[in-house]
Amino acid sequence: MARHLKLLVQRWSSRVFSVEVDGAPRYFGIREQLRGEPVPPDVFSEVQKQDRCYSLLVCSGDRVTGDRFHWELRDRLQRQLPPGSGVRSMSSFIPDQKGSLLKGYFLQSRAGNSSLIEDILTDLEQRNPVLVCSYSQSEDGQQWTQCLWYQSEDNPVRFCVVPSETPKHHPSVLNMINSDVFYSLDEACDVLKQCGDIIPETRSVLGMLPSSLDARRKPDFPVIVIEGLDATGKTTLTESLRDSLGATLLRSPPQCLSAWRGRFDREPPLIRRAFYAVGNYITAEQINQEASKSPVIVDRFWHSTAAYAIATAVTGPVSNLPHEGAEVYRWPGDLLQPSLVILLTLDPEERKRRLRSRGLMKTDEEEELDHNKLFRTRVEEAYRRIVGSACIALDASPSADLVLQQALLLIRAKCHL
Ligand SMILES: Nc1ncnc2c1ncn2[C@@H]1O[C@H](COP(=O)(O)OP(=O)(O)OP(=O)(O)O)[C@@H](O)[C@H]1O
Ligand SMILES: Nc1ccn([C@H]2C[C@H](O)[C@@H](COP(=O)(O)O)O2)c(=O)n1
Repeated sequence: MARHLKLLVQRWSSRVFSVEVDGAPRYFGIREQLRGEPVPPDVFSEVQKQDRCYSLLVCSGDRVTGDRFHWELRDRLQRQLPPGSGVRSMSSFIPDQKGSLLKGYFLQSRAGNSSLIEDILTDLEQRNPVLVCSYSQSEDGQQWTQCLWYQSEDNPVRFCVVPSETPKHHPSVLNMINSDVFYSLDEACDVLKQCGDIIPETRSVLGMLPSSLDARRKPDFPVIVIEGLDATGKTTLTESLRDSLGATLLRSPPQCLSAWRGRFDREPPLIRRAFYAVGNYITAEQINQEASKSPVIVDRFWHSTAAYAIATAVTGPVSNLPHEGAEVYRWPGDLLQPSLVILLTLDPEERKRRLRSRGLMKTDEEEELDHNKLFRTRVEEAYRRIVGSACIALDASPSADLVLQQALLLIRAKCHL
């Protein structure tokens, strides 16, 4: 057992465990001894008497390898495990301790499948940086215990599973900075450099970066960023603004990265977000060059990178987002600040209508929409919480021409154009 795993297990009993049920986290803790009446946490309330549960937590010392392994593990488990094993996202963390998050999966199996599952998990643990636990129910069905797998043969340590209070922060918030949201070019580049051997395309991406960047350089002409969810009318408005203002239109990620975007979209969040972060710095350099000649309109920039990353990392309602004023919402110190950021907002029904008329909406399932609704509200709220280059919301529901007129009014008022 690697040294870092031993160290991890030393503080095991101070950890809280979180399992995703219906898109929101449910929590439980562990105690060495049970005091008072046993109360099974609600994660276990639907588990049948003879069933067993297992958890796998990824604990690689190297975060790029760990994140890629975690990303592939879900597919692998779904392929290898017997049907009905119910693979759910799980994490474990020490409350309020930054960087303490471990990500993994929680499984539930019928009693008859246990030996097959245990063979698969044993093999997984022997070959990979993963820590496996099993959960079993007491005879009277009143109590669940957790057993750390790697110790179980010679020195089994059993913990009592107990309910836990909902923590102050969603667990993902603990590891968000420089994992989901990058605050400097160096941090994002470090991640991409570490991927050089596994994703050869990263060398081409890094090759697009200018040799020096100066975030403090003040552009001669205004730089206006247009933000918003898909189909809120960004393309329509940015093209009209370009024509009305005689401006240059740029986008992030920039055109020069489009050949590799699909490749990075298939990677886990750490690598994908690093790619988009680097894209913003390449766009910033293009802005610097163009804004010496004309106003510049930008279709998506850092607000999109941060808001989507934050809203994807947490699950459940808006209240699970990092609180207003939290560090994650600040603008990176080494990234050019636009003169104005306009956030297009749209009624969800109208947005759906526009998506349909564009032919991109393929499924209308109720469940999917529910899920999207929470995600949509999290992204919009994260957009609004960003400070340092705060956005101004603009209602995008009127006709395209009226939205253009409103945007021009805002630009003239704020940028003196
Ligand atoms: N103000 C408007 N009123 C009605 N329809 C509009 C308006 N603005 C845009 N549309 C239409 O809505 C659809 C989405 O618009 P557009 O492509 O500009 O959005 P977008 O925000 O750029 O989307 P994405 O981020 O997915 O590229 C298009 O079919 C467009 O013609
Ligand atoms: N600067 C950017 C631009 C885009 N993204 C991500 C966020 C979404 O996942 C997706 C939306 O882009 P679209 O489909 O509208 O082209 O791309 C980002 O992170 N940063």
